[in-house]
Amino acid sequence: MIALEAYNLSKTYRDRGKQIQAVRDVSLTIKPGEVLAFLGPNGAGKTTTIKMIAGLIRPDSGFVKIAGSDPHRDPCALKLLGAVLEGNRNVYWRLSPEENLEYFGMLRGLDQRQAKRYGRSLLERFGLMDKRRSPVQALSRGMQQKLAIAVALVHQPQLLLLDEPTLGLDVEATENVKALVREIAEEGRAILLTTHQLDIAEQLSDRVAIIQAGEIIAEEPTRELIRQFSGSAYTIELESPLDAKQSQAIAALGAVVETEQTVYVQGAETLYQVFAILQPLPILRVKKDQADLTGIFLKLVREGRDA
Ligand SMILES: Nc1ncnc2c1ncn2[C@@H]1O[C@H](COP(=O)(O)OP(=O)(O)OP(=O)(O)O)[C@@H](O)[C@H]1O
Repeated sequence: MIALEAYNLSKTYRDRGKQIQAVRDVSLTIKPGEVLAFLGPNGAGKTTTIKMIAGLIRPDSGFVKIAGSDPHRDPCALKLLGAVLEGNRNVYWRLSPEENLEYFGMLRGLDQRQAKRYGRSLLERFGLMDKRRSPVQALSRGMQQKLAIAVALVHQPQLLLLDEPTLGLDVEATENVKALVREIAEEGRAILLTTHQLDIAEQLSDRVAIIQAGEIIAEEPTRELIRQFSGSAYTIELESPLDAKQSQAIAALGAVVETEQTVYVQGAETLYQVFAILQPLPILRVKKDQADLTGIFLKLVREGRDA
């Protein structure tokens, strides 16, 4: 069963007589085990969309199904969903991690024994056992974030909404949270990840959806998007300098001799012609110029803005 189906969601806010069309006709689906990075500039409509998915804002049109249930009609659908939205406000700061897990587990329909058992296994898995009885406010930011994710998972939801899960974390805590996100997806849960940290989105996501001015402007598997935007340009690095004759012959092919030991080539065909000229010079390495998600995002969003 598809973990998330959101079809043609639209939402217009009315603010002091003005209408703001925050989301227009947005459709998203996520399969079990899949991480979808939902990206967009500030004010693009991400939070509004996520809140409609989480049952917190009613869409003007369109519908949401979480593992087949509509959170706007069937309150049980919310048991299939876990969410860490707007920082880690889904935990009580004065309670301990253990108490938070038990409380939220029971709130989402577990009995006390189950809530304790699942809570404990999450504390062990997330490396929080030492701190299980400390008030949350006394934990580090990274521990609080891990606890927020544990609390969202305690009732074993099929869909996890994660908003900026690594914001403000140091390098080690970021790596910890990234590893957890991967593990959670590997267990078969679907994850909707929003972040402005595009390197994290690139590392974690299977697919990317980009929203701008309320509309989805791109939706592709992450690898495919990067492949499409990666040109066929190569940089050849040589172990020893080119001689003048080789440099001339390479330039005549339209390749660029950047330094005596680096050549920039467009297209695979020219690459092989350059190889022939270079022989018998030893080649240190050949790098294919790779696009990254940050560059792709900026290009698409700028094009969308100028359109
Ligand atoms: N309660 C509200 N009343 C009126 N307008 C709103 C309300 N909430 C959001 N908006 C407007 O709707 C649009 C989309 O906002 P939204 O918060 O969904 O964007 P976002 O992509 O989450 O932005 P960010 O990355 O800055 O968090 C913006 O123009 C915003 O000003």
